Amino acid sequence: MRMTFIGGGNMATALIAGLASENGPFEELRVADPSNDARERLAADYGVQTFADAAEAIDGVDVIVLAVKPQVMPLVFETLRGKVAPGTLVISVAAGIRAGAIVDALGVSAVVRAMPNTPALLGAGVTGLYASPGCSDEQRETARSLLAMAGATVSVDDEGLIDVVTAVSGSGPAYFFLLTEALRDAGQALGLDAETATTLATHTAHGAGVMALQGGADVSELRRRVTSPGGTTQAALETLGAGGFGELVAAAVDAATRRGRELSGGGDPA
Ligand SMILES: NC(=O)C1=CN([C@@H]2O[C@H](COP(=O)(O)OP(=O)(O)OC[C@H]3O[C@@H](n4cnc5c(N)ncnc54)[C@H](OP(=O)(O)O)[C@@H]3O)[C@@H](O)[C@H]2O)C=CC1
Ligand SMILES: O=C(O)[C@@H]1CCC=N1
Repeated sequence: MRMTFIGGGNMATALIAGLASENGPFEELRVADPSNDARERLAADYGVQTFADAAEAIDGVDVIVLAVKPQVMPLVFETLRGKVAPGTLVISVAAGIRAGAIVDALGVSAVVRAMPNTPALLGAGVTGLYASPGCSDEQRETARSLLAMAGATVSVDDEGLIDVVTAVSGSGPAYFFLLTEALRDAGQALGLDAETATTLATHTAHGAGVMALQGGADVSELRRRVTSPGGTTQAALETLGAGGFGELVAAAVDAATRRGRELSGGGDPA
């Protein structure tokens, strides 16, 4: 299989790292990016072929992954218009760019929207997938199996739900990093040195994540098991609850979902 990434930034690098570590089914893995530094880094770290010109990079490929910022997508459409073979599978990881817009701009019928996240860099990502009606079962499976090389996958049948996936898991690592930062800073404010506070906060985040996946119980039960009646955790959780923690997370995810919809020009997908 020949595959080209358009854009070689954070998300493309995370996916390429996951794909490269899995000995994927690639005859050729190419990346187009205008930045010389990005091209040199990707070629040196992952042995991919790099191109400054996106149109040149897609010649003869089976799969194109669009991995530029949503705001840059119109320029990419302009560059690639009329140059994509109609049978090409196009996978877009961009927040808020509708499958129908890609079908119209590139003249292809098979578009999969994939919303991965940066833990893909370590093979620990999770990707939500939506396949446009023009995708064959084989193309859906190709997209799913490619993204599965970077972690878990889930599929949604309603394109509008990709904005919710984006808000929960695409942006989600940032929420956990923010909580880890806050925990570290709180420990430091109460007297721990920076290194100790960082070790405690980051290993706690890691341990909680591993338990959430492998702890043999759902996260609510795992939380209850930490919370001794009348103990320290209860005191902390009551403070978080009184501050509206659950409502605040819900409002944050709602804001991210709405931003995804705004990026697509608003409204529901056609
Ligand atoms: N970061 C994340 O956690 C996630 C991001 N996404 C999605 O991935 C996409 C990329 O995001 P991210 O990787 O963070 O962004 P980055 O800015 O890190 O990467 C985008 C890359 O595209 C390059 N680029 C700009 N113009 C072009 C062009 N015309 N042709 C080819 N490449 C170009 C940029 O170069 P330069 O910097 O020189 O402009 C940059 O290297 C977005 O659409 C985002 O919604 C999805 C899930 C998670
Ligand atoms: O912040 C963003 O818009 C992108 C999409 C999901 C994660 N990063």
